[in-house]
Amino acid sequence: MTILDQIVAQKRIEVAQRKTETPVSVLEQMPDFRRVPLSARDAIQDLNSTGIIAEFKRRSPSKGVINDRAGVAETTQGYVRAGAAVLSVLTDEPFFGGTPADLQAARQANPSTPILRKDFVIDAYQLLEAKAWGADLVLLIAACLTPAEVADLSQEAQNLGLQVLLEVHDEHELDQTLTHTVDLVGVNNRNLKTFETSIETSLRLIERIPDTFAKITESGLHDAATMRTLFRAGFDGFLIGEAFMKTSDPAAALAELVAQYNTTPLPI
Ligand SMILES: O=P(O)(O)OC[C@@H](O)[C@@H](O)c1c[nH]c2ccccc12
Repeated sequence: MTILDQIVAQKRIEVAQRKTETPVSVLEQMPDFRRVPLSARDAIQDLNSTGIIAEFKRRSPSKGVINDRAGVAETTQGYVRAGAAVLSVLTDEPFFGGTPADLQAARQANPSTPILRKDFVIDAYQLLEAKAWGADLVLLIAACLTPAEVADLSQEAQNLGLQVLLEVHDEHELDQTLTHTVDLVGVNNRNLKTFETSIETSLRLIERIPDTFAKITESGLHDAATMRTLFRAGFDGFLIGEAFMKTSDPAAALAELVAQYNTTPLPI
């Protein structure tokens, strides 16, 4: 059983429980349910954007505890001040130490920045939660969904006004699951079996992503030269968590990376 299988098995139990605790009618009455979501895609493709999706992540299965001291409101506001185009907030508790309250706090603290609900979405109920908690977009991970599930969930998200970031790890996932109801395609550089990251994955898959989607490279990114290489290859955005969160001042780490990026020339 891979770690992803374990996470998904746990998630099914969690979602079943949440559904009984909080009926859909309660989610629909939460104030943010009626909020008009912001466009992450526009924020990333804006010419003046850094393209950075800055992630709030306390821990992960691969790294253990990354940061158990940072506050979510302060950190995400710092990210935005330092140039983050979009925020990503983990809401999975068992494996990543995130909570729904983290997402809600990030929303309150950052009214005009798009926020990704970072979780393992396997059920349309979680899209309603995302909307009620103030998210603007959701992640769908091809590795844990069938093509039909990706199609259904992304259509449902679109009906709610939420954008979708579809995460893929290889050609097969991309070819099987990409559908027009997705807005952004993320290539995860992390091999979910070995946890190793390699930007070769992004450089290989970019060719196959049509230009109608915003293109995001995810995981293991920490230096401006690599980001320039990926930008040159066609990526619009960069999803970065650990490189910021492992420092004592995540926002300062983001500001430093942006400063380096702006003075790093494009590779030939
Ligand atoms: O912390 P990193 O290596 O910068 O990676 C961020 C993000 O890509 C990673 O957290 C991630 C990518 N896909 C996921 C799916 C679930 C949870 C986490 C993730």
